[in-house]
Amino acid sequence: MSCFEEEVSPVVIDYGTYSIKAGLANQTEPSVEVRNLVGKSKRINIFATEGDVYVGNEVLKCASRFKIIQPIQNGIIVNEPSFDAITDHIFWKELNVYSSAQPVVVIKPSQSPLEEKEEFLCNTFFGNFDVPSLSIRDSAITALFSVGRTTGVIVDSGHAITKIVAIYEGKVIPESTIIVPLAGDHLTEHMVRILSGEDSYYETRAGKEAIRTMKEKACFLAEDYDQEFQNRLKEKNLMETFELPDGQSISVTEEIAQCPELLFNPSLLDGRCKALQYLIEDCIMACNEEVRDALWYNIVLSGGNSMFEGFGERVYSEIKKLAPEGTKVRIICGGRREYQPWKGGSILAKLSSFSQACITKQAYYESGSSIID
Ligand SMILES: Nc1ncnc2c1ncn2[C@@H]1O[C@H](COP(=O)(O)OP(=O)(O)OP(=O)(O)O)[C@@H](O)[C@H]1O
Repeated sequence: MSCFEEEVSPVVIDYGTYSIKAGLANQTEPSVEVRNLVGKSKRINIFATEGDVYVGNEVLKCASRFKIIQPIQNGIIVNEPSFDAITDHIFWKELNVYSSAQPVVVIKPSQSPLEEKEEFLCNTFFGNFDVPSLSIRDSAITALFSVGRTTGVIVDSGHAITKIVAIYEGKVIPESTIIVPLAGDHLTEHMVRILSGEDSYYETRAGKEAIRTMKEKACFLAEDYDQEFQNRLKEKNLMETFELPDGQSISVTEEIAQCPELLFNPSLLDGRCKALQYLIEDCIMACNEEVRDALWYNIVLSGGNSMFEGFGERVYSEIKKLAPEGTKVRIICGGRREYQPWKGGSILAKLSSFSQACITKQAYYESGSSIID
């Protein structure tokens, strides 16, 4: 008798502060992106059960009806029941798979304290979702892996934080890690502050969403900020007009270059951290001299906030000025950089050695948390 069974592809889930990206490892990109939002109805509904929660993009459609919770804040899981609600939604509603039949790769939130959260993740995935095996991965390492490297500096600028870390032969160099609270959400809020003088609509949740969309479409990084303005002023094409979802239109001028400029010139905001180029330099200089050349030559951009037009060119021109003379500098920019940690996780899941990198449910319950490396 012959028996044929389709091979089960692992599920890869990348938990971010802006959104959770998920999909089967045999796909090239995540098939699902769910906003990091859980909504509980404000109105008392006699038919409501405890499980009556709304998740992700659904919450935004009628945000005013919900008490909104963000289970991940600043790269840390802060609300465990809501984290479960999002994960449940991803398995059942979005991916439509049985969690008990799928090995799972979890790319953990970027600031999660190590041991504590890994134990929580094991208890959640084995206990609540009955997954057969689990691999917990660091987003910086998988982002580097996604561009075919195991040594380099990851510059991961997402929604709540920017994290810069050096990785050598697949291992994080802990003393090189730098995390600053300046990323996509701060840039959106900066835009909101500038524009809300004109219209209080921008301060509402819907208004902020509209500004975020406009920011993503319109903003760009000048290679030389001051020069760019002189050129544009001469061409008199500094003004751009955008249609917002509510039908209104908005005109923006220098804000479209000034907004992402904050990353390279944070004194424009409140100087809350050093400029990105100096943070990259500090990260590399915190590492042993022997590995620095490999790091200057493998600076990898990751995260949605690095998707501004001109971002790679600007990092290159700033880093060229800072690197020791004669050092070769290279900036590696993949395509959809917000998906880079997920993609690296999916590549790992396809390796023949993948099953050895997983913790099985049975081993976890036999050995307890000591099995987590
Ligand atoms: N094309 C774009 N241009 C500029 N910014 C963008 C673009 N696309 C997405 N972003 C911004 O990137 C941020 C989301 O990035 P990403 O998905 O990498 O974050 P995350 O991994 O969920 O969050 P974190 O890493 O902070 O936990 C948002 O603030 C969004 O506005």
